[in-house]
Amino acid sequence: MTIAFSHFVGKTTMVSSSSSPTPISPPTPSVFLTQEELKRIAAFKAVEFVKSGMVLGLGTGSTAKFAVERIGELLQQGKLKNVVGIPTSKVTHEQAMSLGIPLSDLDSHPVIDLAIDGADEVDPHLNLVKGRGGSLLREKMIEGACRKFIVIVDESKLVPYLGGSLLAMPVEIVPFCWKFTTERLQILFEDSGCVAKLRTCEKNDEPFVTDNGNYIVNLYFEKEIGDLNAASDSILRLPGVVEHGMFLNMASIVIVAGELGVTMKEK
Ligand SMILES: O=C[C@H](O)[C@H](O)[C@H](O)COP(=O)(O)O
Repeated sequence: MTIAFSHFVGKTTMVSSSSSPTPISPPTPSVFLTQEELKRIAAFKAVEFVKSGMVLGLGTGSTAKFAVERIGELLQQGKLKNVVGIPTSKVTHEQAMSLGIPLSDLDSHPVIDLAIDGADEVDPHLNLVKGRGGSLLREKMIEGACRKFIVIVDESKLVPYLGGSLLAMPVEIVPFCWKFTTERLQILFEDSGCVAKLRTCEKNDEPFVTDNGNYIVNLYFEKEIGDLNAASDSILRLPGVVEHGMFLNMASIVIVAGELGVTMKEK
């Protein structure tokens, strides 16, 4: 059984075996699935788009890891051949290496056929918040260089507007004078009731350091941000900012796994 998510603006497709691009089928959703199972279902469905010979962007996080695992499995079974993975983080690099997925980088493969990754928030226009795991910079570079970007989420990630989960919107900044940059970010969005906080590690309260040696500032919004492109431009204009976690107009397809089915929204 499948359901349509009224959340999305535009075309939403029910997923069934007949709409699959390849004969590989994920487990069939039913009630009482855990969030982990939903993530796995969305990931399996996305991997059906992978074909032999592709250059693949390999995402980061608890959902993307299922896609990487599946790609590794299909390679080992000989059902996929000659794929090259471009990992979006050191963690994914390690996972892919352990699965024997051949790896490369953007310098050698500046055009990527397909990237698959999770997201922290998905709005009705398929804009995303990403980077709550701290990997936003490499993800944006790699996913910005791909022909097709498939986002995989469980239904808890759907929000009416970006920032709507009231959880963090990450911004990667250089460590130099981080307090100054954090304050500038908060002031930038004071009309939206923004609170900006440096991300720290739970175990020792030290600043969280990204794969690129930078810090992350978490932005929390009380009200809707408004014009997302204007917000993006203003953040990126601040000296000290490296990148932010809004992925605007980048997703080609969003696959959502919910208790009652899987839906696929295409741009
Ligand atoms: O930095 C982390 C990435 O952007 C993740 O893809 C994102 O946080 C979603 O992760 P998860 O699938 O674990 O919720």
